[in-house]
Amino acid sequence: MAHTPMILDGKALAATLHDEQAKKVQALAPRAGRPPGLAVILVGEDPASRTYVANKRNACRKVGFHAPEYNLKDSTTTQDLLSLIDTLNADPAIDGILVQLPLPAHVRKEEILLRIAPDKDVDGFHPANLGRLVAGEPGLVACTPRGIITLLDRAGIPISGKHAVVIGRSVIVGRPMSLLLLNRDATVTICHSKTPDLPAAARQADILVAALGRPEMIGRDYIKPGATVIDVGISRGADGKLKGDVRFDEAREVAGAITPVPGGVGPMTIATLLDNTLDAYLHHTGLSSP
Ligand SMILES: NC(=O)C1=CN([C@@H]2O[C@H](COP(=O)(O)OP(=O)(O)OC[C@H]3O[C@@H](n4cnc5c(N)ncnc54)[C@H](OP(=O)(O)O)[C@@H]3O)[C@@H](O)[C@H]2O)C=CC1
Ligand SMILES: Nc1nc(=O)c2c([nH]1)NC[C@@H]1CN(c3ccc(C(=O)N[C@@H](CCC(=O)O)C(=O)O)cc3)C=[N+]21
Ligand SMILES: [Mg+2]
Repeated sequence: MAHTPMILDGKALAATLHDEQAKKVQALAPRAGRPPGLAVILVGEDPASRTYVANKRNACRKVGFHAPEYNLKDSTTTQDLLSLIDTLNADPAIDGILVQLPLPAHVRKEEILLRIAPDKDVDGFHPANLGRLVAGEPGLVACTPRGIITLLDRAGIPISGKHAVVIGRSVIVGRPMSLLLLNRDATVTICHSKTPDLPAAARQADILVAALGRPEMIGRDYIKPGATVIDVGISRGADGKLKGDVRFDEAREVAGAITPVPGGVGPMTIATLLDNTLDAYLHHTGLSSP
């Protein structure tokens, strides 16, 4: 008999979260005298980045955010970007600033991310926010890992006391994911390209997070029966189709719960960007959540 895992439907949950966000904006904007504001900066013409930025803008508009978009040419200098960030840092209509990555090679990324006011850093990439996460203190947390925690929580999947294995150690996904799971009392193993026996490490996991960016590398032999499998990977195949890091057809035969690609982690990343912006808005306006 075929085993059927719980499908963790990030697209549906993101739609629910957007409804909740729209209600919050309706309740709060009259009291604040303004809606939440998220500025999105895109440098260059990369088509994937354009799509993501368009998705973010559409989500913002749908829930009633003020969402100015800055589409800058590829030749934009570090200095140009720093001046724009200074302007947005000082703009009282703006609660969050997102600089879409990757930036062109000639732009000094670290300098840019450091310039964003930490209380407007809705990506959670500023060292001040990373430090708060390490310390287990409240702060803005990277959207993808925070969105994954929301997905687990809303699906009723327990974290405390579980063994979580995170494959990938980037500052954007793997590291903050590991820390969030640790802060929720999981036992956490972080794997990367130098991990000698990755399948054996992964098979320990009650919660397996695949964030390595290797299309369909994670198959049946990486998954403990009944485990929750979170597929962060997004790669576009030669056929134009999105591929995750997990072989979905194999994983579904052993996993207890699994995210699809598309429709899993990606939409939760965007919904969480709006939640982070709402958190920053509450902080800036001194209002409390309705
Ligand atoms: N759905 C969403 O919302 C998002 C999806 N993504 C996707 O998630 C994936 C990861 O993104 P990101 O973290 O930025 O990627 P990076 O390339 O920055 O990091 C990849 C990590 O995976 C590790 N890794 C790579 N290959 C292997 C391997 N064969 N075995 C074990 N570990 C390996 C690397 O190890 P090492 O450190 O040793 O090099 C590195 O730590 C990408 O597909 C990206 O497109 C990213 C952000 C958001
Ligand atoms: N400063 C910054 N912050 C980011 O959070 C950031 C970034 N730069 N650069 C790129 C990565 C990637 N990322 C995704 C967001 C949404 C989907 C998403 O919506 N995915 C849909 C499909 C989208 C499609 O069809 O292409 C899904 O998985 O269902 C995917 C990936 C955010 N990132
Ligand atoms: Mg997805």
